[in-house]
Amino acid sequence: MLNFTIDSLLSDHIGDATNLSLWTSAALSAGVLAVLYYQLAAQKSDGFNHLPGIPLIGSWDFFTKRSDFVRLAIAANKNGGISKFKLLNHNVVVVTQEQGRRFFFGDKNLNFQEGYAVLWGGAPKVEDAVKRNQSQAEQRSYFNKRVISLLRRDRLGKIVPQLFKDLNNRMDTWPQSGRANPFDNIYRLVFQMTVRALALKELADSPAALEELSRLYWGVEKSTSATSVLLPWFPSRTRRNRKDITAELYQFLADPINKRKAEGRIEDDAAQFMIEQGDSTENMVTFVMAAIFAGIITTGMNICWLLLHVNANPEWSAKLQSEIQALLSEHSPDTTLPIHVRLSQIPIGVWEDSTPILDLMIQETIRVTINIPLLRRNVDSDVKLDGATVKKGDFMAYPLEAAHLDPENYADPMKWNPGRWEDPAEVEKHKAQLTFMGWGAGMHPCLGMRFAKLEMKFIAALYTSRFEYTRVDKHGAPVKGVPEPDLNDLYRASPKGGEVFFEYKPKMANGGAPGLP
Ligand code: HEM
Repeated sequence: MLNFTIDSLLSDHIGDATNLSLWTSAALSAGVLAVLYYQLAAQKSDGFNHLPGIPLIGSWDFFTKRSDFVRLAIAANKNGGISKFKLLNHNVVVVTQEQGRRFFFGDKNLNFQEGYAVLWGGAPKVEDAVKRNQSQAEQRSYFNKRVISLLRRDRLGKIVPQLFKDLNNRMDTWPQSGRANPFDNIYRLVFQMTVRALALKELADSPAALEELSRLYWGVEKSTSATSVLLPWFPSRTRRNRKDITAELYQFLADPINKRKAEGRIEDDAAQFMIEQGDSTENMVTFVMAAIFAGIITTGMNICWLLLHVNANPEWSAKLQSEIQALLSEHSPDTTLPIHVRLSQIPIGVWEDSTPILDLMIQETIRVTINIPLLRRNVDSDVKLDGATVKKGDFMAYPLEAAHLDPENYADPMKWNPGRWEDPAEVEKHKAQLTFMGWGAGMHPCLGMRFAKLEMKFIAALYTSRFEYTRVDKHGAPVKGVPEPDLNDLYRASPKGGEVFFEYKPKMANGGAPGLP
């Protein structure tokens, strides 16, 4: 089950730290017996279901195969109790049952940012580029304040036409027909929308700048390894790469901000809003880096999966098309206009409140896709939970799949069935029992939900209006049904068993060329 070896821990250091590797191996051998003894003793008395791990190192699979690993906890906790495992010197407690999840989402002493900073690590950290005096809590509060202001309905309403224009222009750059991987080209659409809404016009307007930003951004993610996250002080090659690329990313964002400030130029975008609030360049760069991280991954993966599922379900595909047609007839009946212009004339309030089919689809897609373990750290004092003690300093994880994919909560849980959300009583039940937490719950509900839903609705509406498509493999052979998402792939939840492509061609909506500018 566990595929850990000491080599895998040190693999990204070999070559630049051989002496350290020898030293570490010796230390490991010396500590093994003592730790084994400690673990066996602890298993009997501390009330936790202990998950497998290697003495001293812990359960490295939490980093390399996160979903497979936490499924061990879901199985172990099925008949009660909570699980625990070690990662180096950290304890991680995994709750999966109702009492545990109520505590996880509701307790104000569980720290959100510390959980992610230590146990996730893929997001770029400004501290890798410049020295900062702000505490993590201050950074978080600044970030949340700005997100809330920037994603208000009135602000977003103003940029709807630009968002549709961006989407349409980008789709115009694709070959008229062909085969494309949605986890690549649809992600790029989300990337651009995020930069448009939460960053700088200078970048959102320039395809070359967006490409570069995306390269740097994914570069940080690629230069993240378990060791660089858990042993940040360790001078590995991965760690150096990560620092270098974060510094490049920092400068790439800081330059246009500083230039605009120096010129006194005024633009109509998120950066301008922050400049007017008197924000430092350092704070603004921190914000943009975090916004891209929060903004693209979940939205990107969900819209890709939504388009896959819709395509495999003709009944829902037809419902979606009639919803869009009804909106167009009511709010933008002039069929001579290009489709993206017509869609952009639908008022934002209608997109938000009167698109029931899209809402059902989004909810169901999130249920089957957003199943990562959420993270916290207990920073206050020891807490008794389900017969065990979560100590001050312990980390906690709650795997969303424990609720979202449990057949006791959802009949036939792997089946994508938006219809299961049609009954308002069902929706209320899941809310009350915290069995749907795709947008978070309790102390940390998602602050980007409004924007994320709009992004997914806009992409779904424009893509399905402009293109006919089918699901194929990389050779062009039809793909039957929809594969399961690989939940170990935290950044894309890409399809299990190989990539799925869309074979697409233009749809002649409106009786005219749909891509007309
Ligand atoms: C489909 C898209 C999205 C989904 C499914 C989603 C889901 C979630 C979930 C489950 C949480 C709770 C995490 C936890 O409790 O550990 C969360 C929190 C959050 N999300 Fe989203 N999210 C999405 C898009 C976005 C976007 C576009 C933004 C804006 C940039 C955003 C900003 C945030 C923030 C700031 C928080 C943390 C709030 C806090 O610190 O209290 N999200 N999101």
